[in-house]
Amino acid sequence: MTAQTMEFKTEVQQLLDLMIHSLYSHKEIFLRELISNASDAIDKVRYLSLTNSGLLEGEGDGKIKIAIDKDAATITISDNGIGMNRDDVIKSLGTIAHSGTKEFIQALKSEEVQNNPELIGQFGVGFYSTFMVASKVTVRTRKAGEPAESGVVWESAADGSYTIDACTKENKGTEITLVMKDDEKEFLDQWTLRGIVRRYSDYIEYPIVMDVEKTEGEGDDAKKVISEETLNSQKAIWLKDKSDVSAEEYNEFYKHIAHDFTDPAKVIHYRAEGTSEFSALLYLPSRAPFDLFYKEFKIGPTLYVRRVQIMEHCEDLVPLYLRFVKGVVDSSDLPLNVSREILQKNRQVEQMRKTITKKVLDTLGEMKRDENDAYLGFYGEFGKVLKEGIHYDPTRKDTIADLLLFESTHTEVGKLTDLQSYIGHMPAEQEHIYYITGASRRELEGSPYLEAFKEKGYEVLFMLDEIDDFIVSSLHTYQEKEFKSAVKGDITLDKENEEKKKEAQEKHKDLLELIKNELGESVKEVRLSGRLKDSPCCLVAGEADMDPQMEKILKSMGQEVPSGSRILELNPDHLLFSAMNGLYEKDKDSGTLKEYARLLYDQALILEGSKPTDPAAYARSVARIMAENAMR
Ligand SMILES: Nc1ncnc2c1ncn2[C@@H]1O[C@H](COP(=O)(O)OP(=O)(O)OP(=O)(O)O)[C@@H](O)[C@H]1O
Repeated sequence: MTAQTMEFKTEVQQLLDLMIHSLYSHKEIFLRELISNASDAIDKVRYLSLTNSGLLEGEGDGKIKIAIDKDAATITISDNGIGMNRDDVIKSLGTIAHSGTKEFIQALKSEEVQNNPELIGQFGVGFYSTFMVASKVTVRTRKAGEPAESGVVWESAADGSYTIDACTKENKGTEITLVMKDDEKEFLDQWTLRGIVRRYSDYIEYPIVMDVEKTEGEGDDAKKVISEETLNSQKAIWLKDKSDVSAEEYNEFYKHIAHDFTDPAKVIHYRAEGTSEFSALLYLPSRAPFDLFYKEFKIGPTLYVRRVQIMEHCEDLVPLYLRFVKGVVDSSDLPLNVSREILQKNRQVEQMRKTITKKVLDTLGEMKRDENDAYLGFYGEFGKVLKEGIHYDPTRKDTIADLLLFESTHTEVGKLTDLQSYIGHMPAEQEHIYYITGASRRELEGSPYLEAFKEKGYEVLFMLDEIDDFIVSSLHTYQEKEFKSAVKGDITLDKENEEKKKEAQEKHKDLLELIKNELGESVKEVRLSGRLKDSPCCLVAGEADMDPQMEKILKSMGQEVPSGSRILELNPDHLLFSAMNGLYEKDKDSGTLKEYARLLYDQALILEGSKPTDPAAYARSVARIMAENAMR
């Protein structure tokens, strides 16, 4: 078969152009990327060989080899991993498979990176980074378990296209040859490459070897021999002692396993002893991945059993609400042939999950206490996910509640407080923890629902996440104080006003009934309010009803929500209420009174962020009343 020429997908060519013209000064990371891919490929074949030992083709041990040819100006990196067939090659090397790459292109184009090329190093730039240093790249590969003649050669000079051809390759795996650019020849030196391997890839668990020329013997007997030397220490980083691992090593390892390009926010490295023994090296990322809330999001650390990788994402090891945790867990007890089905029912795994959950939550607690800025950063990215735990993990809801942060009527804009501080600020007579849900602080701050709280100096938490109301219902109490929504139920903050309100309610019973009749099924009750100070009216939900914010969200999602469940509250101290009383006493059947009832209801709708039932009729009424007033 002759070689076939194929075009790169547009975004690949864009990426290649950026790579070729990059002024980045740490171009050596191309080696990190190739070694990382080789190591992933060996992991894959090793895992698949657990159920199909033929795939190893007699080569039990994984190995990555680097070879330098100074005369040809090439560096070749080969591995005995899973390899690729023709379809894999086209899919992996002709298109952008990795989802983060698009973001990366954006970032490369950004002014920040243009002005500061050092930033490129943070990104997992993958296979294409070879074009920063090579004028031509040739990949020879053959998939494990397939015949030698099914090998594939892929070649490109990053000029818009690549060629693909068949070849015979005896050994499974992949061999990548880079023809180095004239001004990148410094990489053709074994000491330079050794240094790069030690810096970025020391932890890789397979030997990274190189043929090294040495002189043996002395004088006339001296002769040159070539021997294979291993360049990396290969020590699984998670099995090392904490004190033997540098921050840089931890970060490099994180980028390797998490396919992330920013350093993690926190490293959790420990060994669990007791009922289940395992080593864990876990990371809290510093940025939320874009797909964190997608169903397809891959959850869980990589599971190893005595250093053999069993599963890349073991979802049984962390609860869903800690799905942001990345890392490695290496068990000493589980059997090597453990399958996904066995894992789900395994008591040891259950125990590991409990230990890991506790460790992560404890670490977050420590971070919150001792590294507040780091915690705020974490919370901004993952707070929403963490909160889910209140609902899904009732046994730990109090621990998770300790980790929650909110803005409140007492915090500056953008600053957060926690429930402990809230309780600490509560005046002795305040019985409950008050909160209000909404889309933004700005929208809530002037809300009539907060008037009485402001007057009393009671703090009200702003709950701005969609799931907050749901979370609060699951939490129900914190340190024995009940949560109460500022927009639900009957709220009278002053006990002595309770009696006064009851009397007034009785006195104005007929007027309230008239308004209720006028509004029909739109409201279930009309009553006097204990929460209003300046505004004339507001709509509240019954104590056991759905939170209005939640109702809005459900409606926007096209779900049917029963209507007519609100209570209209009127401010008995407002001038308008006295005026309506006056009208009522003069003429019980007054048309104006009925019109006012409808206007009040529409105003209450506007105050809660909804539209009047009939905006045109509302506008006409207001305009007419304004005109009448002006002409008087
Ligand atoms: N040595 C190799 N052996 C087998 N497959 C490989 C090898 N190198 C690359 N690949 C395939 O090519 C794909 C693309 O590699 P690339 O390095 O660009 O991205 P990635 O490794 O998926 O992500 P990242 O951007 O994090 O490096 C890999 O996902 C893998 O399927």
